[in-house]
Amino acid sequence: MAAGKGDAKVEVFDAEEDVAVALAKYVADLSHKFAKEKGIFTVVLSGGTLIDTMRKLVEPPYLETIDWSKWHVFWLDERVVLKTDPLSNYKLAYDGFLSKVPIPPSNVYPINDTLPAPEDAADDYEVCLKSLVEKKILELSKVTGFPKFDLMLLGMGPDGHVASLFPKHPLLQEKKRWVTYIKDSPKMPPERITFTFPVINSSEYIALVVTGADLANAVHIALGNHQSSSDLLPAQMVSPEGELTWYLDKPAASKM
Ligand SMILES: O=C(O)[C@H](O)[C@@H](O)[C@H](O)[C@H](O)COP(=O)(O)O
Repeated sequence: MAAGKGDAKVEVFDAEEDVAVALAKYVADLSHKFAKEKGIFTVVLSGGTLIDTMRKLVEPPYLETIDWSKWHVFWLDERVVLKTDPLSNYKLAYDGFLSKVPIPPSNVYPINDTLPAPEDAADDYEVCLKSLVEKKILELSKVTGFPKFDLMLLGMGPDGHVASLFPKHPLLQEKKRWVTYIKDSPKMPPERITFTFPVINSSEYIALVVTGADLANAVHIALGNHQSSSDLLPAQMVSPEGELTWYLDKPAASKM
């Protein structure tokens, strides 16, 4: 089923397996489009269940048909831990995805895990993004002046958070930084860095990938019209320049 909510597309699939199949096709199609149009495909990953839902991309036919040499991979949010730590989003993505596809290692941009202070790690990541703008790997949005990624793959928590942007947290209002930090994340671990909403919302394509019955309440709120604009869930603040598509399974959509 496909239904529209404002500018967002909402796709509901019977099971998580069907979401994984559809997501792989969506990502592969965008990879072909951007590789052909500009020779570069900039992709931003989240942590959580997303990496597992991307599992069909590392299987035939996509393993062979995607031009992985064009990919540049970033993180929407990262825990300030070593890359070898089981809590690292880089490690999660490496083990489940990056180690299985031939993306050039120099095109993969993890956080600098030698910087133990979240503020330093956030600054360092922002400097990394700025140097990629100079190298013309990243573009700036002509509308906002913030970096414009081709595709962001977002998960959502049961509280409606996206990236490490949590409900009612002052970081939701950040208007200047590209990358910022949090030391009091309600989801463990507390110290993280995260892209800000101006960067998220400058994207060309965003997929919000949400599966499982434990997320049904948040989906119900996020895709309903139940809240005033001062009380929006982070997931409701996702509103890219380009196209937003929700990928849901039936359990996640069961309260819509
Ligand atoms: O580091 C993190 O905690 C993740 O990047 C986070 O932003 C994730 O995308 C959501 O929490 C959804 O996680 P689930 O898919 O596990 O519900």
